[in-house]
Order: sequence, then structure tokens, then C-alpha cells
Amino acid sequence: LIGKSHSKGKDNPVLQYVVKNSVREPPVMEKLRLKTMEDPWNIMMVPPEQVQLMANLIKLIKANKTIEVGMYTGYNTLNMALAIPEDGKVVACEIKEEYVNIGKPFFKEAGVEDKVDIRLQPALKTLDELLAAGEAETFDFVFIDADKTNYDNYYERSLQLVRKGGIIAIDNVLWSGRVVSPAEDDITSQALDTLNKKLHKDERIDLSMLTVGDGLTLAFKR
Ligand SMILES: C[S@@+](CC[C@H](N)C(=O)[O-])C[C@H]1O[C@@H](n2cnc3c(N)ncnc32)[C@H](O)[C@@H]1O
Repeated sequence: LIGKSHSKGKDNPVLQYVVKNSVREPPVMEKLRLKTMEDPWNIMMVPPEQVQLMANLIKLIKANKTIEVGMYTGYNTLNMALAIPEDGKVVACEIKEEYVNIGKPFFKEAGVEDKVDIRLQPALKTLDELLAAGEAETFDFVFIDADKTNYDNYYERSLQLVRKGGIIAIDNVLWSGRVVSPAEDDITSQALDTLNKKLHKDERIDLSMLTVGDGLTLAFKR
């Protein structure tokens, strides 16, 4: 697995060629990415080559309402906010205020702050609140990228929240390759492997598992 262009794949000439010859990053996103690179946990950030794919999918399906499960500094939240129409919405789930505060000024600079609805609490609570508020089947695109052991819960909620033809994108599904034979005490790899195998048989979706970044599954709701 090549990995992300700013971490494991930093010195991979083929990946760097891909980035150099295909990434079209808006200046405000470049600023947020560089700011995020100052954070010691920048390895968590979704790479530009991946956010651009998700922006293209969002435009392709004419997504209006989206959800980010695990926002970190908001690089993909900003990406989605820029890809949706003026009246669109991104519900951004995060538990750490320090991360949210890094992203906020860039949402403002991009003029998309009104599209971003930040929920500073556990993502599962937010997804359950959206369902309780009658928002089932009103979302077009969900990106799952928070605590891995909760992924199955996020996936099941997302399937209820997304409309037919909507997309659930699930990040880190290859977990640096560790899903291939998870160690006995590695509950994260085990959880991801179990979810991958469940999705393979799940008749509620069509799917593609991509080797971009740390592995990205696209689940298209039937
Ligand atoms: C891999 S990072 C997300 C990267 C982000 N999607 C991006 O665009 O760069 C995972 C984030 O999920 C957050 N997180 C962890 N557990 C969470 C939970 N239960 N609810 C909401 N966010 C959570 C972490 O604080 C972290 O910022």
C-alpha cells in the first residue's frame, strides 16, 4: 500500500507524480493543509489526492447534504463544503475542540462557514440525533473517519441517513495492510476486517474498495 502523499507515500515517486499532475487544490484548502501539517497528528489528515476524488463524487451525484464522521482540522469538511451548492450542508462530527478551532478560520475565509454545522460531541450521538429529528434518507454523502471500533455503528446509522443512490465513503479500511492478518490483540484491525467482510456480502449496497490513501471503501446505497 503506497499510503498518503504527506506521510507514508511522501517519498514515493509515482504517488508524487499523481499529486503533481492531478491535484487541483483551492488556495484556501492548501492553507488549511499546511496549517494542519504543523500539528503532530497530521498523519490523520485525509490526503489531497483522496479529498479531490470525494469532491468529484459529491459533484457527480449532486450531493447537497453531507456528513463528516471525524473532522480533525476539517480538511475534508472544507473540501465537501466547497463541493456542495450554496444551500448545502455539512454536518461535521468531532470531539476535540482544539482541532475544530484550527479549521474554523479557514471555513470563514472560504465563505462556507454557514454551510458547516459542527457538532462537538461523540459522532454516534450526533447520528442518532439526526435520525431522531426525522432526517433519515435525506443525506447524499457520508465520510466515516473517526474511531475505528465504532465504524460498524457509524455505517449502520449512515445507511439509514443516506438516500437511495447516496454514497458512504469509509476511510482506513486497509489500516496499513494490517487487516490482511490482524494480530490477536489488535482490535482495530479486527474491527475493520470484520466490517470489510460484512460489506462484501451486504445486499443493501454496491461497493468498491480502493487502495487510495490508507484504503477507501465506497458503498453506494441501493
Ligand atoms: C482520522 S481523523 C479525521 C481526519 C479528517 N476526516 C480530515 O479530513 O482530515 C479522526 C478524528 O476523529 C475524531 N474522533 C475520535 N473519536 C470520535 C468520536 N467518538 N466522535 C467524533 N469524533 C471522534 C478524532 O478526534 C480525530 O480528530
